[in-house]
Amino acid sequence: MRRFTGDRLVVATHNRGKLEEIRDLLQPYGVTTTSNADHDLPEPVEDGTTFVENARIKAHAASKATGLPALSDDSGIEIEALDNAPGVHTADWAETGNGRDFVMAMTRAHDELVARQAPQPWRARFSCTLVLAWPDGHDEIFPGTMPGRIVWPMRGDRGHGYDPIFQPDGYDETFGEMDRWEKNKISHRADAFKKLIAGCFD
Ligand SMILES: O=c1nc[nH]c2c1ncn2[C@H]1C[C@H](O)[C@@H](COP(=O)(O)OP(=O)(O)OP(=O)(O)O)O1
Ligand SMILES: [Mg+2]
Repeated sequence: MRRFTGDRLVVATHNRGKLEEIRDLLQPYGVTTTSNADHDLPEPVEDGTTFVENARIKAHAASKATGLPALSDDSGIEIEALDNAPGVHTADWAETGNGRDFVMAMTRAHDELVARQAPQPWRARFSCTLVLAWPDGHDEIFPGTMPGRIVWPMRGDRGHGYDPIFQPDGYDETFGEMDRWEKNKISHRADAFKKLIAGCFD
């Protein structure tokens, strides 16, 4: 596995919530991070069929464009009773044509569970795949996951995306109710980060 030896890293995301979490998670390692916004990078088309494929598309696009190593995150929520939807389409469910509306997306998830008469608890998991890519085309891949359940109504105004309807196993709070440090200890992203750090930073 290739180690990260530089001191500059592009965080290849357009999602502010993710960017803040990733910066907190990288904070102990003394890396200077920039993001897609700082480099004025367009959002690449995510036409892969898996989290790994989409994460590789994003990391390689940013690394090639900047000449720097780049770290991407492709993530989503998989709801068992919906045949693991929305999965790689998690962001698409929020798309309005004019920005993203996560209340709409969470309402859709709830409405589909009710329409299917899915018995509670509504089992689900958040997944995250991190890809660290270098300009020469090399990359390293790190998967992470957090199991839990979908709750309704939405709870909490912290976090981002689908956080208000996801209650991780072993906790009474949703991700939307947790403070950022608590979420960053246990999330799917934190799980993938442990592997990234062990493989490439420690
Ligand atoms: O911790 C999370 N808490 C709540 N929701 C989350 C989380 N992690 C991912 N999600 C949801 C929202 C996001 O829209 C979608 C991932 O889609 P995904 O394409 O990976 O991210 P994105 O389009 O928002 O940003 P970008 O591709 O520029 O990194 O899953
Ligand atoms: Mg995306």
